[in-house]
Amino acid sequence: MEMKLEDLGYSDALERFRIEHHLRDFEIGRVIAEHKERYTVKTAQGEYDAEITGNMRFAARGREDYPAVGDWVAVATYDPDLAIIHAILPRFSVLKRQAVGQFGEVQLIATNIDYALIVQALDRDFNINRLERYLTICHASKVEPIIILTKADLLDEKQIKEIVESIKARVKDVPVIAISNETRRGYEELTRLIRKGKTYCLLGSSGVGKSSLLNALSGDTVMKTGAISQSTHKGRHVTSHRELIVLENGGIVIDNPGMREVGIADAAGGLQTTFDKIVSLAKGCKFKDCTHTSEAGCRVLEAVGRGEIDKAAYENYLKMEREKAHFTSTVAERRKKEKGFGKMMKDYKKTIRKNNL
Ligand SMILES: Nc1nc2c(ncn2[C@@H]2O[C@H](COP(=O)(O)OP(=O)(O)OP(=O)(O)O)[C@@H](O)[C@H]2O)c(=O)[nH]1
Ligand SMILES: [Zn+2]
Repeated sequence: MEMKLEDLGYSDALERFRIEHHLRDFEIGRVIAEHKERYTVKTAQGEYDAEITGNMRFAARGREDYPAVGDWVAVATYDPDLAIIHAILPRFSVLKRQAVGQFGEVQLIATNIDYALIVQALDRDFNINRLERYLTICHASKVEPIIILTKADLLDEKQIKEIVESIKARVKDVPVIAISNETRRGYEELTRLIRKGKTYCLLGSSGVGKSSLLNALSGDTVMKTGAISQSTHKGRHVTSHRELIVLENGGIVIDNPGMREVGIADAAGGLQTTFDKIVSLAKGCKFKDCTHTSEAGCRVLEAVGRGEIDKAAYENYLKMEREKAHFTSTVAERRKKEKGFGKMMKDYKKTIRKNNL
């Protein structure tokens, strides 16, 4: 089935960029899946198995110079379903996190995302601290969060209300929707928030009901990437799940692997939005370098004491600040090391030249 790039979220701004940067000879596509430096790219013509050019690989200085799910790329296509990625078009948002177990390494979750659907299950998975971490990532990435609480059918209305209220008390200005994939409770409220041409990304641990939600939402989808190519592109992609779907109302949803651990990448500003109140109070602390843990004249501690700031939110804030500080220092250290290595190479080459080796 043929579809327009606009249906996948392509914009006039991107098209202008393509023309200005002499990418007219290339086709444009969107990266819908990634498996170890191989990408699935969807264009107006179909789906392609893609790799980047050698030049791109050579010039890449870090993870962010490689394509990620959600990217718009300029590709040259080859029959029947192979493509080479020549350029990544500018990203308007980048959802990223610290890679699990590798401090200082950033992992891209997805790019060009408008809204993140943060999914937690009301029964076992539910955890407000983790929720705040996801929110921090969203705020730092300029992605609008929407909180979705699944499995509402397993609780009674009173319990659901309590949880929703407790979240709303700590998180301002973010929609919180309790749904059930069994009874479809809350679906109407949710679909009302989904807009044509906007890209949504599902975030949440394994088992919270992301696939069930996606399946239900896509009941009458315009396009199912997993199901598309089978007749012509036999066996090329083994798509065990749908990676990008366009909903009936025009919203674009990208599924993402479960995020077991949520780390904070360079979330400068992210913490601030989530913990607005703490941050603005902190400005009034007696000491400039107040750690808000034991100091006299600490406005934050005072507010916690008065019960104005939730104790758990306060502790979560301190924990994330510590993590951020650690992350920033490991990145700084690595940069220093790289610089040192660069200088060593220069000196080495100089010596070789001088001695005509
Ligand atoms: N009772 C109830 N069960 C649900 C609901 N949503 C999903 N489940 C069940 O929860 C289990 C996990 O659901 P999935 O949709 O596979 O969860 P997921 O988030 O996609 O998990 P991963 O694919 O591992 O990331 C399945 O057994 C579902 O049937 C719900 O709203 N209510
Ligand atoms: Zn303080």
